[in-house]
Amino acid sequence: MSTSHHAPPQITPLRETWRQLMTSARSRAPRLRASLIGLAVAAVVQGLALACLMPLFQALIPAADWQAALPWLLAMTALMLAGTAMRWWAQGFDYRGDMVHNTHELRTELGEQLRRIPLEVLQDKRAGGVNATLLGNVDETLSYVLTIANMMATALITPVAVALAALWFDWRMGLILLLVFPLLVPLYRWRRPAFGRGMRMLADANERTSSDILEYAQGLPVLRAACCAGKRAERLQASFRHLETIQTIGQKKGAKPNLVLATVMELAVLLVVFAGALFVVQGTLDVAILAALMVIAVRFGEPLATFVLYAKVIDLIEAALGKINAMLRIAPLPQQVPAQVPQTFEVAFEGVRFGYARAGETTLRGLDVRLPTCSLTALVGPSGSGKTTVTRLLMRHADPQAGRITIGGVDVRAIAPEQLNVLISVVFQDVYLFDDTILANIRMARPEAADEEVEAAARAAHCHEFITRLPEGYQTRVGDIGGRLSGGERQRISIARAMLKNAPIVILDEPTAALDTESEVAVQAAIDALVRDRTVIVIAHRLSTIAAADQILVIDDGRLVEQGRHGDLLAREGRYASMWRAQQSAKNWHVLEPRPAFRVMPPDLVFSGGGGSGSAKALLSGEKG
Ligand SMILES: Nc1ncnc2c1ncn2[C@@H]1O[C@H](COP(=O)(O)OP(=O)(O)OP(=O)(O)O)[C@@H](O)[C@H]1O
Repeated sequence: MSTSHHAPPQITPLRETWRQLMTSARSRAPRLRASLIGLAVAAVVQGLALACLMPLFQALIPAADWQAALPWLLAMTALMLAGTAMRWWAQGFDYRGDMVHNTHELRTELGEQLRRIPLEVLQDKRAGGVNATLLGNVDETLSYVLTIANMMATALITPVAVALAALWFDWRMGLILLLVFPLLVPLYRWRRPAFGRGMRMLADANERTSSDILEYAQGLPVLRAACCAGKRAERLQASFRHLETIQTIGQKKGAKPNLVLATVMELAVLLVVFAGALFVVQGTLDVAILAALMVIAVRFGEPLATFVLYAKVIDLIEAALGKINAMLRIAPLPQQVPAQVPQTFEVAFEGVRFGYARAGETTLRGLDVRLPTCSLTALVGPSGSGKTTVTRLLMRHADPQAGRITIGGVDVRAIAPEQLNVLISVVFQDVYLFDDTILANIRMARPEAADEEVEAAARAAHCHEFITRLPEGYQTRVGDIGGRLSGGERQRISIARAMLKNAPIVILDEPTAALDTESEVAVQAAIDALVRDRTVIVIAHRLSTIAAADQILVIDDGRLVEQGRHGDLLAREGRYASMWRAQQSAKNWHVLEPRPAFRVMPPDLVFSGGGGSGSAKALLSGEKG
């Protein structure tokens, strides 16, 4: 999405733009179509009203004949009023609120589409890009459509209607008008590719800048800590400079041809007057017709000249429509019918092969494994070996290219997405809290849960105490206290969410890896309560934390290389045993000089004793044993 600024994008034909516009208008497409047709009709009626000037002037010049003039005066007034009424009705799409409803509907639908599109595809999109599409593109598209359509109709359709009517009074003048006014169309078409490209490049540059700003703002704490806020700011500056360059190119390329087009159109109007004057001198044209045409020509001069200037808004709309439609076109993962609901919760991977669409190589190379109901399975292995991918496939962020994944014997592709969501809870290492109250942040796991249920989940996740110590307890807004929640507290809130959700399958993605010992103990106690009587998958780098798992799967380069209990795997003296030994010896590494307090790896965080840390024992003790 954000990479397209490297290659100049293609231009969409106007017909396709119309189709995309109607798609974006969703349920309001018939009304938008009617409004646009209404504007075209109003433009024709306005043209006919102006054409009445010709017989009217004939009746008044040279000798004023009131009897002959009156009907034309009335006809002109009636047509003008009809045109205005029609335009009022058509513009009602904006002022009656259809446009606002439409933007809301489109935004909602794009929001829902975000939920439907495979997460693998979504991961490739930058947050700022998605934001730009949902906010900017939606507004750009729909807010300007009627204004631009009205302007185009006045600039193009009205003159053609006048020209056709002029044929009746003087075919030569009619013909000249017909040849001259539509000249705008080929001239505009000649300019359009450059305009369109410029607008798309501008839209891409805007999107890239929007993403960079968002990323910079969100990552500022990390960047400051890493002392590279300045370096990243340079990147942001580069993004601003890129935007400036694109805007400069757009101005340079757009402004001059615009002036040329405007001048050509003004000359064309002069040509009409010049030819008319010649015919009058020759005595072949009524001076009254020429006078009327001059009035009309002056009336058209401005819309014609400014049309080209405003035409770039069409390209802005088109660029926005392209982005919206591209998002709407992303197909969700196919759903097998009939949808089934698993009755038991053992998980099985059967011959699963998977490669990310973008990666071009296979990430999982044939995974066959069973995770019995209420068992705890640990995934271990080097970084990048595919552990997270295993859990992503279970959550159906993407589908494997071969093999299948089942829950209770039911292929996950046959489970409705909402149902699958109900079946699985995930606790990540990074906890995302929304800018809402603590209560709402926990309740989002099950929106219909009563306050008491939320509190019970919070108690079970060991967070009730610190929540009640907050200024407004459960009603405290996360945004107001932001950084005042420690990593461990945030983590426990996410565990409370999972508690409340009460899903039979739980995925733990290194939830304690980033915590200090004290927080870790509290979080482990919460996890211990969470994993009871559920099918659990833990991704772990610190082997001590999973030593008591029911089964440990050692993944290496997308393959299951070892499988078994901690003791068995140690006895096998294979991959796991060597990983274990490496971590065991690492626990005693110290940097003795020059800062005695600093260790390469804090031993009590990485390992705290033989067969597992106190907290790990908590995790795997109790009913799991
Ligand atoms: N969205 C993606 N698109 C393309 N490739 C990806 C994507 N996500 C992961 N990969 C690649 O797939 C491989 C496996 O990644 P995965 O995250 O499953 O590994 P992991 O074992 O969980 O690693 P870690 O322990 O570091 O979290 C890696 O080579 C990674 O670069």
